[in-house]
Amino acid sequence: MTSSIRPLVAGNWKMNGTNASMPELVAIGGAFTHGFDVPVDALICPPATLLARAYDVLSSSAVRVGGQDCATSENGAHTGDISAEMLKDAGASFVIVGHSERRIDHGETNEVVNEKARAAWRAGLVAIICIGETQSQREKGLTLDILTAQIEGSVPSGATAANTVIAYEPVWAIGTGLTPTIPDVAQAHAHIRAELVRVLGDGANAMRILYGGSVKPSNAGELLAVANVNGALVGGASLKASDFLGIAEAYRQG
Ligand SMILES: O=C[C@H](O)COP(=O)(O)O
Repeated sequence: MTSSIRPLVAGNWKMNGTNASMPELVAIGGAFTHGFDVPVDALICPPATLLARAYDVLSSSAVRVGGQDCATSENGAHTGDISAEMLKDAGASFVIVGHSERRIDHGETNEVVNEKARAAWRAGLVAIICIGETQSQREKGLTLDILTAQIEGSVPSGATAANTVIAYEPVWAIGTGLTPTIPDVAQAHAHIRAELVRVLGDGANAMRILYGGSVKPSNAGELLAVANVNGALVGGASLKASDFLGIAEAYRQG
């Protein structure tokens, strides 16, 4: 893990977590405050109901909090939606946009994801833009084409290493315990890097590209050591402090 890009280990709690989950956040924040000497940035994206409370718990630590989605508008008559500005107000520094569960469950297109990324920037949040192929797309040999199309469609011009993180999540690897082979991860991440540079310019060489999909402490070491993998977007294993910290341990040096 010799990349000069500081890695980011991000937890996405999805539709999980209640007030009873707060001890896990206390444990994560406590570890980063007291002796968890690993050169990695850490982020937890709890459900919106817990965001302000998570911020209260974690704001004195190095751990940041983020949203899992945002609306495109700043405010207004959009029942049930939460704007990027509201996430920022609750303490968020990041927001995930275009997660495959949003694309599938809510029909979000590349165009919508692109608009949400720009909404995130408008509020001063870093956008974590998710891309990744489905099982059937992979079986048809379309993985790299899909990644190119998602980059061209979902990543706005103006994306920089400071305002954007890309998360590569093969849809079939999410929550299944399945992961791509290491050569497949390397190929996908190298392709994403090359396409980001083609579309955005050389500055994209510094952009973080996270891997997501069934990351756990036992496989983090080999997945996160792959070239152009600059951290992880972790679902299930981020719900337990010990697992989340176990994944971040992959970056321990010496
Ligand atoms: O956002 C996180 C990803 O969808 C990965 O989820 P997972 O770690 O439960 O497979």
